[in-house]
Amino acid sequence: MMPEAIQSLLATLQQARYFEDAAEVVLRGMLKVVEEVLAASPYAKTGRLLRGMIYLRPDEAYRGLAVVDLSGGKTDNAGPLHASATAWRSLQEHRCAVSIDIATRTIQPHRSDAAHKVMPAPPESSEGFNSQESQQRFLGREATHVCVLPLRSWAGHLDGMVSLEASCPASMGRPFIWKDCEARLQLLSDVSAPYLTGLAPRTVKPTEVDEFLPVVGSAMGQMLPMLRMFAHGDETLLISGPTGAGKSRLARWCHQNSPRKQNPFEVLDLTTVPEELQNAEIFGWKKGAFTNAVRDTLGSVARAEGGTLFIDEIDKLSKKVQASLLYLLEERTYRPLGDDSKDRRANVRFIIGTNVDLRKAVEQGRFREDLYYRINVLPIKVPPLDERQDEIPLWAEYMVNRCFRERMPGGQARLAPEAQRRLSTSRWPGNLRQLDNIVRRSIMVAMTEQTRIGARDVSGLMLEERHIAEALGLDPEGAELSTVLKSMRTAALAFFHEARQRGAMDLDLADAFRGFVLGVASQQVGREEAMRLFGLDAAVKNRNHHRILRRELDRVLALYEALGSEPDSLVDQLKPESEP
Ligand SMILES: Nc1ncnc2c1ncn2[C@@H]1O[C@H](COP(=O)(O)OP(=O)(O)OP(=O)(O)O)[C@@H](O)[C@H]1O
Repeated sequence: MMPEAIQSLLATLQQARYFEDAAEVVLRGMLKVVEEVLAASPYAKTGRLLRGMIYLRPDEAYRGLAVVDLSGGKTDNAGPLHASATAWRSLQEHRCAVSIDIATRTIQPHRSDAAHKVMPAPPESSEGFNSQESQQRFLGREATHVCVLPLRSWAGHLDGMVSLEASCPASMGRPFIWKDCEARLQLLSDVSAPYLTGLAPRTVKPTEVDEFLPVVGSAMGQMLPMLRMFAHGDETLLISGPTGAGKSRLARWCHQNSPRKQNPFEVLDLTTVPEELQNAEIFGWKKGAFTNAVRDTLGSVARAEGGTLFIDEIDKLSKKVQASLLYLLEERTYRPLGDDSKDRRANVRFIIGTNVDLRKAVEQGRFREDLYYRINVLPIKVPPLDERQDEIPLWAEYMVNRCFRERMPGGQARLAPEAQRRLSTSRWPGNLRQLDNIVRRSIMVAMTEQTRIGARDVSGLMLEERHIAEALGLDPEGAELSTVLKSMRTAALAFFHEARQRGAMDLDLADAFRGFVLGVASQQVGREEAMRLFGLDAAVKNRNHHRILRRELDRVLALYEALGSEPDSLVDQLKPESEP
């Protein structure tokens, strides 16, 4: 390829602001190369280029997808433009271009040592293209020949792939032109990879929000076009992300945005199903299948018939049931427990949720590799809330209103600017779930305050920073732990380490904390004020406080003694006045 052509491409890429802009330039360049080669080939009259696609897939999750379609809109009826899972797997394995003959379902890596070796996808393999379903998908969009190239970063990392599709029934089962363009295509892919991977996808504002995706910030906005496309299809979707980030709601959103939306949406949360019941829960059972099986019972697959089944926390699946699920995903058939008749067909779209790194689970031998590849067709990663900073005030506003209206239908709640700032600057390790909890708690705090001061108009509520602060202080997970809680945790940890070192320690010794509080407070503000601060002034008035002090002193002394420390000035603060 002419260096000027590369230079001109680079100059255009430097101007690109978004991934989609850069991808379009690259794809048009690649399609032009293929068109030239096709025109000079024996298939000049019978072959036709259909489209090019770039899938950005760093870290095992889709981040961007761009399409240049030359087929005259024929793809509209052909369903979503999913990539071949087999091709991706092959790229991971060989790190080189791959060509696929759809009719014969063969896939050929263009590596020098594999150059002339045509490999049929092994029948027992879990690779996506292996299935008839994938073949139909490609044929449905007229593709007979596909070339897939790796998108490699400088460090050699596989960041995505370029997929080019052509229609040439005349060359079915015979080598197509891909090998003749491969070197030029790979060069284009390699020089443009840093631009494609470095640019963020364009953020899309949703035309309408709904209860399943009421807030779309820039991170989710970048994923939205892809999500829409994936939602529309039937391929298994894998949604990963930390707990509470909104994976279940997103799964529901995908269902609502799919042609299956009139049919059931079933959720199977595997954390709630003991291992020995997983099979029964998924596939159902016939009466008499086991001791307590008193009637035929549908499993979640049957309940989701025609619709979507969201299986959450997939890593909790036992190895035995992993094998059954793999069979179901590949064959689309299953049998309830105790059913000896024929297999049942499952017309279900599967969405899988996980908050662990399944790749690692595979490496550790906890998760079947073939199942991993089978469910990893359309992987989506939901980022933690702390990485979606721009969404926090929007979510907070949405949750405040939703929660207040549950209690006060038709009411209107607002967040004061300071309250919003406080929420935005807090950390959210528990993600949306934690934010929702804090919002609910803050509303309770604010409504209790309204009642206390006898507010007349309770149909409106302004959440102030103090309400948020109180709710945060009550949060055991601590979006922002109060200093007291932090220090108590530190002290508890020290106590625990001491016990570990000694082998054992009486937990009652921890009761000394009360005495420490009274002791340091007395040191700071004097005993009388300290007693008042902690609500003991009545005891002082009744001259009853000596008993209280004595009890606390004994507890503190017990701890000093257990630790082999000499009493010090803190202990003196607790001694009744008469004692030396
Ligand atoms: N669309 C939404 N509307 C209102 N609240 C939401 C929404 N999405 C998430 N939340 C809040 O976040 C919580 C967690 O959401 P979700 O159950 O979807 O997360 P998850 O990632 O599936 O969590 P886990 O991994 O624990 O199953 C919900 O219970 C709710 O409080």
